[in-house]
Amino acid sequence: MQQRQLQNHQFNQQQQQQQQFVDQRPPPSYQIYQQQRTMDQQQQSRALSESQPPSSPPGQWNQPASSGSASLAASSVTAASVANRNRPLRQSTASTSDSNRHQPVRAVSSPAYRLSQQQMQMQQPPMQLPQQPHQFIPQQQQPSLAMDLAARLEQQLNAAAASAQAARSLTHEQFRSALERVVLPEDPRLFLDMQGFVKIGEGSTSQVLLTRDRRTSRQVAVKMMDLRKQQRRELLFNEVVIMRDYPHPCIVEMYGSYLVDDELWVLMEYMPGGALTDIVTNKNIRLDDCQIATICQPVLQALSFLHSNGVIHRDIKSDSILFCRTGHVKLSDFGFCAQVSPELPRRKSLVGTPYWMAPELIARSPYGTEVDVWSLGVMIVEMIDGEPPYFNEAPVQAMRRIRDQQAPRLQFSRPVPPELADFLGRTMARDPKQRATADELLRHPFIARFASPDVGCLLQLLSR
Ligand SMILES: Nc1ncnc2c1ncn2[C@@H]1O[C@H](COP(=O)(O)OP(=O)(O)OP(=O)(O)O)[C@@H](O)[C@H]1O
Repeated sequence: MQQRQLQNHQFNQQQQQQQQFVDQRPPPSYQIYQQQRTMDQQQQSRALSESQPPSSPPGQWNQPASSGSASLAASSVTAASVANRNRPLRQSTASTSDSNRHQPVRAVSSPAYRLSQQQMQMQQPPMQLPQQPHQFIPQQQQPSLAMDLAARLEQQLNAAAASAQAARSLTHEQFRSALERVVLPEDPRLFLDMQGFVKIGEGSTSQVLLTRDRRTSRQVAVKMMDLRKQQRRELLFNEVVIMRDYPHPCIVEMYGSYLVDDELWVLMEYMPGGALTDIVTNKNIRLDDCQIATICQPVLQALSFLHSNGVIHRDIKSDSILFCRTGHVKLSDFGFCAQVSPELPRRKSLVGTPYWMAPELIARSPYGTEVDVWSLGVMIVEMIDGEPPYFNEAPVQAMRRIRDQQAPRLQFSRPVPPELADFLGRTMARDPKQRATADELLRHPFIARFASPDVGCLLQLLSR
């Protein structure tokens, strides 16, 4: 059944591509990119169908009975994660679809690493169209209102999940027209250098390409997300509103978002230093305490800012931390954000990347901004040990351990100063009430003692 859906989907895509060719005649490099993409999708589809265990329904990942209070049985994983869950976690990249793509202008974070970070999301029924379509808020309106929209949509989705009868699906066209109301109206193909596209990254929900904005001559990163391929498409509203409405020096700057056929394109500041993942997974690089503190400081500043605005990132990990050419660090990847407010102070959705998820989130307890602080702790472990705790275990097993056991055992592949050990302990307190806030961590002695006022120590990392 799922195979058939995939085939239909590929067929539709090919049709769309042919249509694009006829109607718009995109320049050659863009065509090559599109063709490559279709080939990649076909490869992925094959991998998916090959890896489905015969006993499990497609896309579902049934869990054994759990010993804890909450069961993981309702969990499911994205297609990419199902396809890759049987692969060794640090397998070479040869078997991935990245192997024959355009040479990136810089190293793309290790595909095997990224692919192993199975992003777990609840399978939710599609959201309902709001009664009045004009409820959707235009791009220029107040940030809090726009964010409320995303929160309302998610709320709506949860409500839909609770009521099977209410779970009527929104058609693709309805969803597209809703999204159309929050993006900019222009066609970015008119001002982007369509011949200059170079792939620089790939996530579970997107492709990221580099090109030039001909109006300003500046380089821009273009994150392209196919509306039809999102497990929780309502989260795409996050991609539009968060970077736009919450500008901060430690958050990647967004220039605009657009709908191009069935894709959402988000144009943003190009971060040529790449992701922190490239550094932590490089066995020849060992981050010292100064470098760790100097990376944590801007991340905490971004989190403090987001949290004070009621935004939970929900996907803090080394992949979400990008480097400027200058060595400065910025937070990115806001696709999984959620809003909390006095009316809705806690969230419940199982969203994030398994090894980085906080225990209360896995346990399906109502959670708040504290989950980001836990994930930051896991990211610090990545910076010390090269990988998060339990990374040699299957995601579900790791999640069960995070949920049920004491704070993760750290390998501590090198001795750490007491300030860092304490800092980590404050981030990875199992009880969210005992966990430090981003503001508290910014004042912690580890940051005070080790964070460098300039980023010279980080520049060394990029030059290697
Ligand atoms: N502004 C940028 N400049 C340079 N590279 C970028 C930029 N944004 C993203 N990338 C690259 O593309 C990769 C994927 O981007 P991103 O993490 O936003 O996608 P995603 O689909 O949301 O991924 P995830 O699976 O982590 O949710 C990043 O890890 C990074 O290597």
